Amino acid sequence: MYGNNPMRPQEDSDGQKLWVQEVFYTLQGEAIFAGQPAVFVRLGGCNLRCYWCDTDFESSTYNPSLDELVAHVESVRPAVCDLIVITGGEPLRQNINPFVTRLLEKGLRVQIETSGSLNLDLPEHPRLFFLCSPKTTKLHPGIAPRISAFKYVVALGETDPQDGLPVMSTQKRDMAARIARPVEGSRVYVMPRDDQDPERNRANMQECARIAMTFGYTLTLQTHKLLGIN
Ligand SMILES: C[S@@+](CC[C@H](N)C(=O)[O-])C[C@H]1O[C@@H](n2cnc3c(N)ncnc32)[C@H](O)[C@@H]1O
Ligand SMILES: Nc1nc2[nH]cc(C(=O)O)c2c(=O)[nH]1
Ligand code: SF4
Ligand SMILES: [Mg+2]
Repeated sequence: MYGNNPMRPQEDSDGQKLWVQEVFYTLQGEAIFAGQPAVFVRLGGCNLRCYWCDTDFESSTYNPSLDELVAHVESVRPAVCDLIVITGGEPLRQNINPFVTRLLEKGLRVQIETSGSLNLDLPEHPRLFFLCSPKTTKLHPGIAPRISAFKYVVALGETDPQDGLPVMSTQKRDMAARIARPVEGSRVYVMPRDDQDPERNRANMQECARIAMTFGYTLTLQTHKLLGIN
């Protein structure tokens, strides 16, 4: 959250109540399901503090029960949409197992946006997808084998010329840190970092395109920002 959020530990709860920042119907803007209608459930709190984080996840007092949250999702989800994206903050910080299980039982697809720094016992299911955007030098060993695809946030001048992936800390500006590399054989997306400056953003976008073409990664933009939607 713009680099000024408390770093909150993983919770040990029964998952029957969750701290939710917002629930909204939109188009998935990034990576594997980009362009697809999706209901986003943004959870509160994060265990990390990326100085360039573009999201508010600390300003909500909404703590719905499981039934209330599922009803809320269904109230904003048209029949044409079967994709639920759970993000945050860091969604694996809370026990989302009962919530994910309910969504899968409804026949929905569930995609989780995670930094890969925490693990959580979640069902093995063909309609459950983990998109990992690494922020730390190591991934949690429990989550690494579950990751469907990797999405690296890239800024010009902050990548390794050998593989085009980040070598600067996400937590402390101007500090070197070799961000965890993808699991062998995984799909890799590169996404330009939004530095809140049109010049720099353009440079990051062009660097992303160069890296994708050099190393065979897939470029993804933050399409929702181009569209001016949430
Ligand atoms: C706000 S995070 C929440 C999920 C999880 N904590 C994570 O980092 O993947 C959602 C996505 O936004 C990306 N993101 C955050 N700030 C960004 C920025 N300034 N520019 C581009 N992507 C950003 C993250 O890398 C992540 O892929
Ligand atoms: N439309 C839209 N797509 C997204 N994909 C990942 C997002 C996130 O913040 O996790 C996000 C988001 O915030 N909005
Ligand atoms: S891990 Fe994700 S939510 Fe947490 S500060 Fe970093 S980008 Fe923001
Ligand atoms: Mg976002």
